Amino acid sequence: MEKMVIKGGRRLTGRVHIEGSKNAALPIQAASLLATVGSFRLANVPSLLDIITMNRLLKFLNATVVFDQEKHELLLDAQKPVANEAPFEYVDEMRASLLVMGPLLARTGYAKVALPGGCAIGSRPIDLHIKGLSALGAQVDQRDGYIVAQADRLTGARIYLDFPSVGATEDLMMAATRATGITTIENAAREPEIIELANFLNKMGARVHGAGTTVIRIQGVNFLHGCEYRLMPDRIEAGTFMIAAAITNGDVVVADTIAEHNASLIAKLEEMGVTVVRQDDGVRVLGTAVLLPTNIKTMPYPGFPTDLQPQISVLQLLANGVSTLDERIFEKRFMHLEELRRMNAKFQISGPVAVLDGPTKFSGAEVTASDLRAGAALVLAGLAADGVTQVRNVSEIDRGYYHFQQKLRALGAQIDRIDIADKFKLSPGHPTNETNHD
Ligand SMILES: CC(=O)N[C@H]1[C@@H](OP(=O)(O)OP(=O)(O)OC[C@H]2O[C@@H](n3ccc(=O)[nH]c3=O)[C@H](O)[C@@H]2O)O[C@H](CO)[C@@H](O)[C@@H]1O
Ligand SMILES: C=C(OP(=O)(O)O)C(=O)O
Repeated sequence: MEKMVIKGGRRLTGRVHIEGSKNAALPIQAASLLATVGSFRLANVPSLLDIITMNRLLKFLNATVVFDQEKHELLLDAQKPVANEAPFEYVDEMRASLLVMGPLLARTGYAKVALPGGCAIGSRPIDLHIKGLSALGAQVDQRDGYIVAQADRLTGARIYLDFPSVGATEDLMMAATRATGITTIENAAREPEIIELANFLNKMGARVHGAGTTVIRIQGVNFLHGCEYRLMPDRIEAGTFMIAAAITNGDVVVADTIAEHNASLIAKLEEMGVTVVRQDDGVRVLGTAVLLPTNIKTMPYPGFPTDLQPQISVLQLLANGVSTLDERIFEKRFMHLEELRRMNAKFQISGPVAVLDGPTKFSGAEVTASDLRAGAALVLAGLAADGVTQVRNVSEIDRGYYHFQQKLRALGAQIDRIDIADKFKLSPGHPTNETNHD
């Protein structure tokens, strides 16, 4: 068990490189199960716990997986017959494991996947996956903690999603690539990760049109093959560092990212008085001494992303006045606020809305990361706090951030990662001889 220890008060300056996108990689890893011919070479794959968790599941399902974490290159091959049952121990750690459902069903006519269960950000039902797969002609049952789907042949259909779910859009898009005839997904999610998956599927020989709009049309094909693909940058990692720069009144170039993917965040940062300069390969973020309050509502893309809500809440708490935060995607995504209370934050929560009372003078405290983005937000609060902040449960942060504390250190933060069992011993992979910024 490790924790991050942050001594606040440092201004972040410099340049930070952004990794490939975790949330684009996961469905693409799952989609590799659809290819009966050829293998895959994926570039710019982030070395993250979630990617490794998905690799473990693919291996269990009989795919060949070689991940060069130094080179960020992932080789996948699913040409051998695949298994089509994913037991609980392979899916319980990560929600996105459910994404193997569509590909396995499309390829083998049967899929049995353990239900990933609820998590720290809300109940996360899967009714839209079930509704969509049923519309494609599958018989879908939920029993003994598993979702079981079978179909002799999937048939193209018109599917309307009651909510533009990212996961359901991805799952159904993958299943429909091998269905007979045409599938249309209406009210589809429009996230950049959806476009990325469609591009990848098309490189595999699929015929997917309209990704990035609310209607996706998929013409089924007889087989899919391997390909080479380079993943897009991670917009949530980029957004987190943009907010970190603003929180510390810093001057940071967030490099190797696509500014348009974070247009909603940039609009909000600018409203708060932060300067964001778009550059060829990313953005430069210049903080301000006087942050203005702002109201934010999370929404499906291109609205403000829920995955940046905990992080932006820290900036809102620093602003001069009252801000509101309206969380419309996940009902339990305010867990970080209760932790921030220990650090002096003042707020009231009423249903999905938090009223944040700034400006906060954060003071260091011992806090716990309830989930991935909550963990990132607590670290960011630590950067702005007086004194020392200790963030526990950092394995949550490892799910989605590669070398988080090393990157923050390189920008000037005073941050360490230590083993809780021995608070004086730094953990392996986190060397003791890094420059001390004191
Ligand atoms: C691996 C990955 O890409 N994860 C992202 C993905 O999660 P994920 O794909 O799980 O999120 P969804 O877009 O599906 O969920 C959005 C909303 O739809 C609801 N819903 C979803 C499916 C369903 O069958 N029924 C239903 O009601 C959920 O409860 C939630 O309220 O999109 C979320 C919303 O941008 C992000 O926070 C996650 O980081
Ligand atoms: C919520 C996230 O991931 P997941 O959907 O895998 O829980 C996230 O990346 O912030």
